[in-house]
Formats: sequence, C-alpha cells, structure tokens
Amino acid sequence: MTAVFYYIIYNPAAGGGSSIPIYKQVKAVLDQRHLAYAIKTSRYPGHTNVITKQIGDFNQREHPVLLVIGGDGTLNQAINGLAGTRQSEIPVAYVPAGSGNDFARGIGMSEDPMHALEQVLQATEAVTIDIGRFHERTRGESGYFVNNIGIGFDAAVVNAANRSDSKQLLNRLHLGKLTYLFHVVGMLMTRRPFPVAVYEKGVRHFFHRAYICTTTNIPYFGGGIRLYKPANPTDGKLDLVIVEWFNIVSWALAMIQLMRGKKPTSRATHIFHADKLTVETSSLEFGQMDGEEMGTRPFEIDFSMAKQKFWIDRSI
Ligand SMILES: Nc1ncnc2c1ncn2[C@@H]1O[C@H](COP(=O)(O)OP(=O)(O)OP(=O)(O)O)[C@@H](O)[C@H]1O
Repeated sequence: MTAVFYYIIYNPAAGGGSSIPIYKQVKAVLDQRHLAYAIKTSRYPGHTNVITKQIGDFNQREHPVLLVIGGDGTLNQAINGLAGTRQSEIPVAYVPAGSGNDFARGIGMSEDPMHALEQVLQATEAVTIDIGRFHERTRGESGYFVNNIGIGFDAAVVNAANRSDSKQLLNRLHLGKLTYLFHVVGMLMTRRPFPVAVYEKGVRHFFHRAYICTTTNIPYFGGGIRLYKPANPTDGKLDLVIVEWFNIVSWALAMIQLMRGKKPTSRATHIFHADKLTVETSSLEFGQMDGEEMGTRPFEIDFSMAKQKFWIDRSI
C-alpha cells in the first residue's frame, strides 16, 4: 500500500464547532495507526484557500493527500486554493464535519465522520469526480464548486441561515441538517420571482418567473434536501434546475415532486442537462455556492465541467 502523507486541513468553525471533536478523533486514529500527517488549521474565513495554495505550490512530500475536515464551504475553498498551483493534481480527501455535508451525501460517501475517515484511509488510488466550473462575466471571476451554485430562493435561505443564531443552536443540538430548512418559511414570505435567461447550445430560453435557479453537480442542496435525483457527479454534466413561481400551490407541488425524486412533470419545473450553460439574471438576487454566500447582484455565469481527484474508497 502507498505510504500517503496527509495534510489535514481543519476548520474549527465548521458545523458551529462540532468539527472540533471530529478533528480530535481523526487525529487519534492517525496517531494510533502511525500514519504521517501535518495539521493546518483554518484560522479565519477564507484561510483554507490560502493554506491549500501553499501546499499546492510548496509541497515536497511524496504521495501527499489533502484531508479536509469541515463542511462543504471548507471543501470548496480547498479545491479552489489547490487549482492552478504547481501540484494541483494532489488528491483531496474529506471527512464531513459541517452543518450540511451535501457533498459527502451527493457522492455516496459516508456522512458518519469516522466511517468517512475509514473510506479515506482504505483508499489505494485517486478517483476522479466531476466538479463544476464557473466564470462570472460581470466580475471576471472564475472558480470551482463541488455541489451547486444557486441564484434566488435557496441562496436567500443560505444568507438568512448563515446570519442567524439558529445555525449555532441547531448545530449544538446535532440538528445542523435542519439549519436551512428552518429558514425556508421565512424566505417564502419575502422572496419574489425573477426573470432568468439560459443559453444552451446557442439557444436562448427565457423564464419570467424563476424562483429557484440552481446549477447542480449532485442531487442535494441545503443540507440533504433533494433537488434533483438524477444529478450525477460522474456523468460529465451539470443539471440546471429552474422552478418557476406561478402560485404557492404549483411551486410547492413542483418542489415536492423534486424532493421525492419523481420525474418532474410540473410546468413550473425546467431541467437542463449539459456540460456548458450560461445563466443570466437582471434583477438583484442572492447567490450561493456550496452553501457559502456569494452576495446580491445580477448574475451572468458561464458554467462548464472540470474533474477533481479525490482520495476516497466509497466501496467500504
Ligand atoms: N477559524 C475560522 N473562524 C471562523 N470561520 C472560519 C474559520 N475558518 C474557516 N471559516 C469559515 O467557516 C465557514 C463555514 O465552513 P463550512 O461551510 O465548511 O461549514 P458549515 O457551514 O458548518 O458546513 P456546510 O457548508 O456543510 O453546511 C466558511 O465560510 C469558512 O470560510
């Protein structure tokens, strides 16, 4: 078996601090098994990105693996930090320790951190998994996402959840998954539908009353809420899910159909399955990427696919 060197990248703020005991357990297991590692703690928001850039540019170890302990946001930052470095091919391993952990769920790895660690430690080779790439035209910014980029309702929910005290409280009660669900009702009272233009293969599609406009790599968003069951992180394609708002009943029925994993038949639901897409909004809307706030603005985003090496054995 290859003797791997683990760079542990650990976010003590993930899961409202519930990552701390998980980190301690991971460390204990690595010590017990005499595995080689170095610990890099994220000291402030965005630090993970800086740490992984340094590792990607300056690593001198043989067989390095980045072992991320945190939530989807930490994983997102690790992957974006590593991209474009001299050793961007370093595989990424992951122990879910956030509030939502949609990526773990979405790629079929264990959501139990210690079982997930076993899936990492038993891996013998890197596996390639799709990730999404975005280019935001208005800002000239590009990057990667592991789960989804949402404009509109889900992003407004993320924004409200991240700013409220309930996220901390629910995390303390080990109910972190409910964080986003908790804010759905509040947002339903305040959000308005907005126009979206989608470009696919040179054809423009226009939706007057979009409410959800989420480009996804995996079936889940918002901490385990099923958005689109067929979304598959190994098929080389992204799925754009648009749900329009005609009235609350049609919207709720469309959402229930999606969440139950049924084939969407509602006239409110529109799915694009493509390796390249452009999404344009003209009104001020919230954006979210992997559960992190993107701010509020009109968005013009080109989406495409990329591949990322992961160090995970999902068969155990
Ligand atoms: N030392 C730190 N103090 C405060 N925030 C930090 C620190 N290190 C990283 N962060 C920030 O913590 C935020 C949350 O991380 P993450 O998304 O991994 O956890 P989560 O929100 O609990 O999980 P999930 O996204 O799976 O719901 C990220 O925006 C990250 O930048």
